[in-house]
Amino acid sequence: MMEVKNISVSYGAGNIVADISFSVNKDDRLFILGRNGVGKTTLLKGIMGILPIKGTLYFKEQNITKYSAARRSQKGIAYVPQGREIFPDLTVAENLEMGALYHKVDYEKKLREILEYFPILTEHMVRKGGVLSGGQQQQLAIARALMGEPDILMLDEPTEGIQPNIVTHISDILMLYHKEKHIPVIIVEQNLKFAKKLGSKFVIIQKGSIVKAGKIEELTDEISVKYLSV
Ligand SMILES: Nc1ncnc2c1ncn2[C@@H]1O[C@H](COP(=O)(O)OP(=O)(O)OP(=O)(O)O)[C@@H](O)[C@H]1O
Repeated sequence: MMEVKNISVSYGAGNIVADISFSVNKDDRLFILGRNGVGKTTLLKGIMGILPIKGTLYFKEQNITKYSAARRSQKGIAYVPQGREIFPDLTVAENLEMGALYHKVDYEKKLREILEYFPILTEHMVRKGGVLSGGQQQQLAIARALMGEPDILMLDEPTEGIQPNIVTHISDILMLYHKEKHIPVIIVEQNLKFAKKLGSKFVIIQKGSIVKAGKIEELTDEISVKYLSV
């Protein structure tokens, strides 16, 4: 489905992400873990095409390394950035509409379907995105990303600043969507509990490179202490 092959990303001199490789298939929920500043966000931006990459990126059996971010999005890669980046001055409905823009979806049908996963949003459709709570904004950001009917979903720290019961709720929605739609999910996280609940595989990054990878059951306390504790 997606293969990341020897990818490096830099902001100028020196690689921030160096020679990273992994692949995900439709049944995977991959967590990218690592301490602050190791390059997780940089890696996701590279995959999304927001930052230029060295290496090769295959998606749905096609080499998309040279595709722009917009073209990658149209091809089916969805990305929810750190901090959510919803449009605060647009209504919830307008935010969702933006998610469907440039995608070949039946908007009304898709909206109904997505709101079934995120019922809380139905109560707020005419309110501005910026007035929603953090947890509601995160749900809006994910719902907006799903409006384009993506073939893969990438999320950057979706639990950041969100209260635990809403984290559980979001985890349940993501699991349900993943199971029903059979699309892989890639999540950058610091929240280990969330990773262990939702994940099926993990990679740990240190100084821009993968130092550990495996099934989520193999993510032991010993590994967490060694590579993730602060
Ligand atoms: N626009 C930029 N220009 C130069 N350096 C940057 C830029 N953005 C990030 N960096 C640097 O790249 C490194 C990796 O940052 P990145 O945000 O990818 O880490 P991260 O693992 O996602 O961290 P966090 O968990 O804190 O979000 C850091 O040292 C950071 O200072």
